[in-house]
Amino acid sequence: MNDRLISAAKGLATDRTPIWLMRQAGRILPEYRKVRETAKDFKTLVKTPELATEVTIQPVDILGVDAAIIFSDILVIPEAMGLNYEMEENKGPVFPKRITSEADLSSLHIAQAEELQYVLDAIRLTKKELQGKVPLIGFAGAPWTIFSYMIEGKGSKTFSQAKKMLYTQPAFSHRLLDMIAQSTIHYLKAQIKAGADIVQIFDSWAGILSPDQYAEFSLKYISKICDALGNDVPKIVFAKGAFFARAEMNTINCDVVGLDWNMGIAESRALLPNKVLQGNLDPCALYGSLDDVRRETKKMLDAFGPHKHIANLGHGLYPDTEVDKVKCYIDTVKEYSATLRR
Ligand SMILES: Cc1c2[nH]c(c1CCC(=O)O)Cc1[nH]c(c(CCC(=O)O)c1C)Cc1[nH]c(c(CCC(=O)O)c1C)Cc1[nH]c(c(C)c1CCC(=O)O)C2
Repeated sequence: MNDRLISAAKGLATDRTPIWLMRQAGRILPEYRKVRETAKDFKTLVKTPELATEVTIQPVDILGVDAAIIFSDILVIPEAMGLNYEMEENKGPVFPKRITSEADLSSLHIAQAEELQYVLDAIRLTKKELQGKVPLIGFAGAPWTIFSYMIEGKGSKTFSQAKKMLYTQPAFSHRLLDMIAQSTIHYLKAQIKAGADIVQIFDSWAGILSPDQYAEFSLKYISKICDALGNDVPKIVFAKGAFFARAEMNTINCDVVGLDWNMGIAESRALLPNKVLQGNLDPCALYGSLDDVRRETKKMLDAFGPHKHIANLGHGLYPDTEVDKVKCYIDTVKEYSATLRR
């Protein structure tokens, strides 16, 4: 039983720093690509519990991470609300229809947990297969990040359509954000009931909002979700680029705050004294030599110190990262963080 992640998330001392990686299940692993080829497409993989379970567990066995994260996507929520998405090969998600009008909004509904039964089944099966070896992380997107995909219909550099909606139609925006938040509460509660040991909320596009907009249109809803989930399992909030919101994040009802590599570690400790911190190596640091990776990893661990830290990257692994560099990062965290405690 390796419960280092859960202990660290609760702020308890551990024998070494726990580590997992955002996007640890995926294209860096040849074993993932093999399973991915047998499934018709990405969505079939996500919707087939046996396959989702297999790729969820791969990084635990192959990389030696201290947690599994359920293989799914944040975009299952808009789909359950009535807005279908497609995952285009080598391009990313695309929504054939997007939300632009009142009529579009009234075509949506608040998702119920049963509409995401395939994720809950994958969680149950993964828990069974893991046999308590490591904890299982459940997850969802933050309402603002989901909203931006539903308005834009695809990824974007600026998300200017989504931001335009906040400026020109704030009431409409709040109605949609509230529907997403309510759907997410049903979904994350059901993930916890199905066996998720800890949950993470991904706000990937936090960094494109101003501080005022972030407080009004994003953090408010994240905070509402955290309150609704209660305290049965620890909660992690990762808001990419939201360096300006760290002081406010210290006050919401979550246990862990994820940092990206733009956020200074000492400064983050000062702004977030109530929280355990997660992160924050630049995924590009893994393009260096093995010696480079060891040096950067030790630098990061020295800055965080031995406690109240969960090692991770500052964003997801890039698909062209070499597996031996990833393993080197993980092994260095395990070894060096243990020596920091002696
Ligand atoms: C914004 C976002 C999405 N999805 C997700 C986010 C938030 C995290 C972040 O900011 O990176 C979250 C996500 N997506 C996926 C996971 C699985 C668990 C894990 O982290 O290993 C998780 C946690 C699988 C996936 N989701 C996707 C893949 C690649 C699809 C493939 O195998 O072909 C995987 C493994 C596709 C996806 N899904 C999404 C995009 C933009 C893309 C295309 C770009 C990319 O490939 O990285 C939306």
